[in-house]
Amino acid sequence: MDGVTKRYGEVTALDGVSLDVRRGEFFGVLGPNGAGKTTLVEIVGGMREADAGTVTVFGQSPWPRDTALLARIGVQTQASAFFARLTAREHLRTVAALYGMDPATATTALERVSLTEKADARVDHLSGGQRQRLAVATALLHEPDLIFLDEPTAALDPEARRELWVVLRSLRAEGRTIIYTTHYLEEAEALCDRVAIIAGGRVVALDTPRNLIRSLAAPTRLLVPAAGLSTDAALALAGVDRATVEGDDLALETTVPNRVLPALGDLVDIDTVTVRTPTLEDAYLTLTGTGSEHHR
Ligand SMILES: Nc1ncnc2c1ncn2[C@@H]1O[C@H](COP(=O)(O)OP(=O)(O)OP(=O)(O)O)[C@@H](O)[C@H]1O
Repeated sequence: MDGVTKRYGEVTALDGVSLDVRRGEFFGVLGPNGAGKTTLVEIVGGMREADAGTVTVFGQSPWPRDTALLARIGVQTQASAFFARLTAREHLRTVAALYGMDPATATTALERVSLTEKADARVDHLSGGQRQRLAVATALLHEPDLIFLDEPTAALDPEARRELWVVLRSLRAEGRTIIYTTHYLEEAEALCDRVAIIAGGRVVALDTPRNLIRSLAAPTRLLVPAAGLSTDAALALAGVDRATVEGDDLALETTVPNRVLPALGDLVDIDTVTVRTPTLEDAYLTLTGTGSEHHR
């Protein structure tokens, strides 16, 4: 997509967004509430028309909607619609029929998202998390090449979330392209090949999770029991930029942990040291908070 802009009245939801998602890529879209993530997914998925800019999906414009293109795309959004009075299996069978698929694919799709035991429960009797998984099953049913998932793990408990990760990784292994929005940064770090961070309708960063973390050069924190080391002794170590007492610990900040750790080992028992490496969360907070101003 190139220069894509979308306004809702006074609100500019997307402000000249350009990005390319590669085939077979697991592409994450992160951003705070109201950043424009859903709008982006809806425009690329052909559910909404952009005001300006161009979007190309498999060489075609997703708008106006094209049935040949729709068959290659699977979408799960926060507003996924169900046939509420049907059971989970009947709902998926109906969707299968719409795509001209074998009804048996409904059973396979239920298995895939670990919902087999709820196959005969009515859709409107499912829990929020189960409905979320059914929405994912609906998006996968027709074996699309490109899958949009809009916060699919939002209502899931930790176990169900991990189970869905396995499903998502298997989709990637099959060579499908996945565009994925999430608020969970550890999830983006664990799953995504590349991540676009959007804030205020603009792309403020786009890279692999590892490069995003690295490019910010956020310090590594080394936590040492405060009883064993004084602040002055810590600051005297080459490579330590800051040392602050945090409860029972002394927290050392450094960008060169490999240099500091051996020297620290001469002063304290190295097994008592906890190493906290920077995460995507650090990168994200910098970019979407005050840090985003630097990118405008
Ligand atoms: N149909 C609409 N009509 C008017 N304004 C809208 C509409 N949809 C979204 N907006 C506004 O556009 C902006 C971007 O919304 P969008 O839903 O794309 O954000 P998001 O990043 O998906 O947010 P969230 O993380 O909360 O789901 C917000 O300010 C929102 O209020």
